[in-house]
Amino acid sequence: MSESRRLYEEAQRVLVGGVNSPVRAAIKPYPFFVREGKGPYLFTVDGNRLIDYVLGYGPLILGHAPEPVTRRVMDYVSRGWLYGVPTEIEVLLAKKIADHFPSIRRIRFVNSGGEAVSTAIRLARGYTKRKKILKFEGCYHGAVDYVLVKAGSAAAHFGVPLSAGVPEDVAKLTLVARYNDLDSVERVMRSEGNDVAAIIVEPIMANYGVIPPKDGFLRGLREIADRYGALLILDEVVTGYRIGLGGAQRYYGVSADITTLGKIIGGGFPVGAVGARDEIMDLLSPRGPVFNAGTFNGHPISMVAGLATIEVLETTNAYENAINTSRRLAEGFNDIFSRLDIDHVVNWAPTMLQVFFTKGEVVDHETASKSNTKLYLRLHEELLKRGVFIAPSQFEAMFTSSSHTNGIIEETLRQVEDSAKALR
Ligand SMILES: Cc1ncc(COP(=O)(O)O)c(C=O)c1O
Ligand SMILES: N[C@H](C=O)CCC(=O)O
Repeated sequence: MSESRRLYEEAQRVLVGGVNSPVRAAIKPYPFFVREGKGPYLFTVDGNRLIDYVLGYGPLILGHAPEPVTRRVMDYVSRGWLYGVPTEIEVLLAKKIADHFPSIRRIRFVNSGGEAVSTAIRLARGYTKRKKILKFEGCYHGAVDYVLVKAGSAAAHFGVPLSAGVPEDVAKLTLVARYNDLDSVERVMRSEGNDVAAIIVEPIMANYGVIPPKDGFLRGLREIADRYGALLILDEVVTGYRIGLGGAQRYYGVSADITTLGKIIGGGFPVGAVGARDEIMDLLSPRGPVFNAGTFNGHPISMVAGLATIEVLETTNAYENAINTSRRLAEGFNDIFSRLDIDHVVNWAPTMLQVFFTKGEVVDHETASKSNTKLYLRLHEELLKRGVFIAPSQFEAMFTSSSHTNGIIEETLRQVEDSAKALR
């Protein structure tokens, strides 16, 4: 019996489903257990080396254990790591983010993307004095009651469009429109717009595979939100610092009222952040009546790792590497599946991509759902056998990091070719 299998059997006795987040249980017949990660590689307890395109579901844009981040964390840890009072490092990271995101003047650090989203929604409700939220089918914003309606990611993979335990009275405050379809937004807003506190969107949908916004979609949302007096929340938990400094809002030239961040700004340690202009943020406790608090908010180790990561992104060619390799990977997937005459679509955005086994374009949850998800899972399994780890779910993304060299991409593509042949 492999060591991973033994550990999984043990894990199932004490952890629900043997895991702590459901997508991890999507690896069949059982998830592999990791001994360590270095650069683009994971090393399993079974002695396998895997090229990693999951990267902790996005945070590790520099790869595993990059030297500048490791050094800063190790230095910091010897000074203790939790004080219950502020540290300079929180201020430095907040200033850095405010420099990169003009729509953000003040920040509150929390511990996860989901917490950031729930704080952002509470703020939007406090600011507008309205109750409803408009989200998009297939977008995922964390395991948060207000947005667990027709969500992507593991909620889509395991078929949970409405989570049990979310009171109907809460779910009915969440309205749903179709991503990349401004008419569907207009329709909802025409009948309910005066009750809508915020439109929340992933600027690039990254939890239903990867689905970039069509030209004008995000600007259209900005215009509709303004017209109805609702706030626009850009959930940049994935895209913030992945698409580039300034996130998707800089890349697509659209400004958010409230931005949520997570993942990369903690350098792979737990983190979330909500940011906006002063007038909105000053509603938050202790200044205002909208409550937020957290024992671990602004955790020094997450702050130091996030700051070190962003400094590397600012001062090296890390983005150039990660963007070029993601592009080459997308082209390679396309070439291989075209040559083998397998219907497919590859969607790409800087440093992220996903392959869908379908004809035509993938622009929303419906077109993505036409993908042959079983074939995708077989691809994941064939690649895993050959030392390449892509997400075990169609409704996740592939990510590259600055540690993925051209050589590693070419090695990956050789394995993709062999895997694709095995699919026929
Ligand atoms: C766009 C987006 N928002 C929010 C979240 C929630 O973040 P976390 O898992 O850190 O709670 C995620 C990922 O889980 C995400 O992809
Ligand atoms: N899609 C999720 C976050 O982006 C995946 C992480 C998880 O739920 O464990």
